[in-house]
Amino acid sequence: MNVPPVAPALEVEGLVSGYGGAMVLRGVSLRLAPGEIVAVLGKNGMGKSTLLKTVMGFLPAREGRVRLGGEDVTGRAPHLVARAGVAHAPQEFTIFQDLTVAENLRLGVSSDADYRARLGALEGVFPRMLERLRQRAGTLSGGEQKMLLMSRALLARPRVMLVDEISEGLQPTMIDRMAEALRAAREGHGVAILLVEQHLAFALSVADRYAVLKLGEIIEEGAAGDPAAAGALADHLKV
Ligand SMILES: Nc1ncnc2c1ncn2[C@@H]1O[C@H](COP(=O)(O)OP(=O)(O)OP(=O)(O)O)[C@@H](O)[C@H]1O
Repeated sequence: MNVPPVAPALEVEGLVSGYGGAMVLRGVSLRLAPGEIVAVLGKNGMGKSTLLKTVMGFLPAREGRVRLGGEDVTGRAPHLVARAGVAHAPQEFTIFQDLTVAENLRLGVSSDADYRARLGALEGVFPRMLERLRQRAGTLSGGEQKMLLMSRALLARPRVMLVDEISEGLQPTMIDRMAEALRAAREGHGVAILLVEQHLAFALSVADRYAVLKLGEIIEEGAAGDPAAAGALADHLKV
């Protein structure tokens, strides 16, 4: 019996986008299988955040396609891409400072019933969030705000997570927690994760594969576990 091939959780094909007259992505193609973690690496300004913003629909694709589980979502507004199963943990905090931790978390989930049912899953990864549910988000430390951002993305139970520089500015112990949270999300419900990172060791410890973005093009791809990867990548990422 022929088993039908599983559609990629996320497929980006020939994506071109930019700001005004400035072209930033020049034909980027990537595929993530369900449950796969891919790290997009590159120096500052190479287009990593632009890639995530274009996938999410914050920036229009001038050429190319974005598909989720085989469904074409190119050109959809960000809230519709989110509804189709994509959670974005952006570089800029999008935490509502005047709302409580619980209210911020609730925003990631479509119903109260789902919210209550899923909250307990944070116990294993970010128990501190459960202790601070009534606290105003604006009073959390920078690291805790990142935990909240990740917790909200996890509670959404997305098919695909877009995670932008989550390790930036975090203490090493907190970076380890983030790595555990990402692995737990993949193992728990098979989310595919596109991780944009400058922290090479963190990215390679979490990802299955890596892709190097340089001047809006993917110039190299490989297996994150390849012992030669770290050395070769360090050269690409040197400033
Ligand atoms: N809102 C914007 N308007 C105009 N140009 C922008 C805007 N945002 C980013 N750019 C430019 O697009 C290019 C790619 O930026 P992008 O943020 O995608 O890079 P990056 O690889 O994520 O780097 P970083 O890690 O510094 O965020 C840069 O030259 C940047 O100056």
